[in-house]
Amino acid sequence: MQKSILITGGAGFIGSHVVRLFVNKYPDYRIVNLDSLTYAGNLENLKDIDQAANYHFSKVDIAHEELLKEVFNDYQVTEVIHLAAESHVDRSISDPLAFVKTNVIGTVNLLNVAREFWKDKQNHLFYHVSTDEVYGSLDEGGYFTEKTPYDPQSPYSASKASSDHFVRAYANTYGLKTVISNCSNNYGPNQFPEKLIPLCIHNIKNNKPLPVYGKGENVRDWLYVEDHARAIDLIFHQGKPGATYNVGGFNEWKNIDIVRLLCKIMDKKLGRKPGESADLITFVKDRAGHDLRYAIDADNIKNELGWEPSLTFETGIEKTVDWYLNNQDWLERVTSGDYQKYYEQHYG
Ligand SMILES: Cc1cn([C@H]2C[C@H](O)[C@@H](COP(=O)(O)OP(=O)(O)O[C@H]3O[C@H](CO)[C@@H](O)[C@H](O)[C@H]3O)O2)c(=O)[nH]c1=O
Repeated sequence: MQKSILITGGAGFIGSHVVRLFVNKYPDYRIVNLDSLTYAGNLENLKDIDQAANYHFSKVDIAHEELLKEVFNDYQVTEVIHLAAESHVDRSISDPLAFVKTNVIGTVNLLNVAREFWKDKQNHLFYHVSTDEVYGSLDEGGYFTEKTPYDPQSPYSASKASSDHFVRAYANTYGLKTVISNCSNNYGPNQFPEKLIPLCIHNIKNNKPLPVYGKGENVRDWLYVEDHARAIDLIFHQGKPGATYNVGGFNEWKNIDIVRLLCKIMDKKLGRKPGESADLITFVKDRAGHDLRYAIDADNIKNELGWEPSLTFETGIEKTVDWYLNNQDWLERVTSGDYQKYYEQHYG
């Protein structure tokens, strides 16, 4: 075994794509997926690779330091790719403490265990996968670069900014080798349908209202999740110790335009009259403190590591819609909340 990599949050949306890529691409690495399987974590996302010889799963909450120590010991962990997080901004508004517990305390626990376990700290890497939301909100002009000062606006982004700061503090104070990436909005298969794109696909299919916050003028930069996983692979292997990399799609959309595009694609796929699904669009009360615009300058990772998105948005969004339409049972299960039962039957 060359490396024994602990990937936290590996049963979640982005995490599962990272786990799959590493398990398939690096048969000589031991990949340990550590996930507490909250509502958004789902081992079904990994059923195509869960029999692989280099794949292991451990159901542990990163807030539980003692159990983390056992995992480090059992698997002799040599690197961490840390993705486990509470990730939904709306949930952070109604329950900020849950975000502090997982995103801040969980990250610090993980850092503590890593720093105690790794005697020669420069031989190991702690990679924190973070978000562009730490930079705050832009108006019409400009981009977030790696030098943009942090200015988090929601409890979610404050918790992620805090975890980024802890990672840097551990590099500075204890000599831990670290790297951080901050990525824009991801879309693709296996995203929990509380997030805009899968929520809309699900609701269009079921003729339910499409809730657009405020006037739908807020702008997000969208990246296909497998392109993000490729960026993580590159940063993990070739990123400079101590560096930060911004990852984005150079693909800005107003929310209302994304929702209209999804309606158009779905009208065609479902054999509806043009414009039929758009009747479901419903403008609702705005999210509290709603950030207006996120836009990532991803030139640095392009110039330094040669990474660029491989899919156009047109291709990625078609693939995404097709995946959800072909996986209605997955959508039904995760939205009806009976995933726990399914998990126990299939994996328990
Ligand atoms: C769920 C929902 C969202 N929205 C709006 C709010 C946002 O402006 C936009 C996208 O919302 P969300 O899908 O919740 O994603 P957003 O708040 O941008 O945050 C995402 O992107 C971030 C990266 O920028 C990640 O760090 C977060 O974990 C991820 O959740 O759509 C609506 O208008 N209606 C909705 O029902």
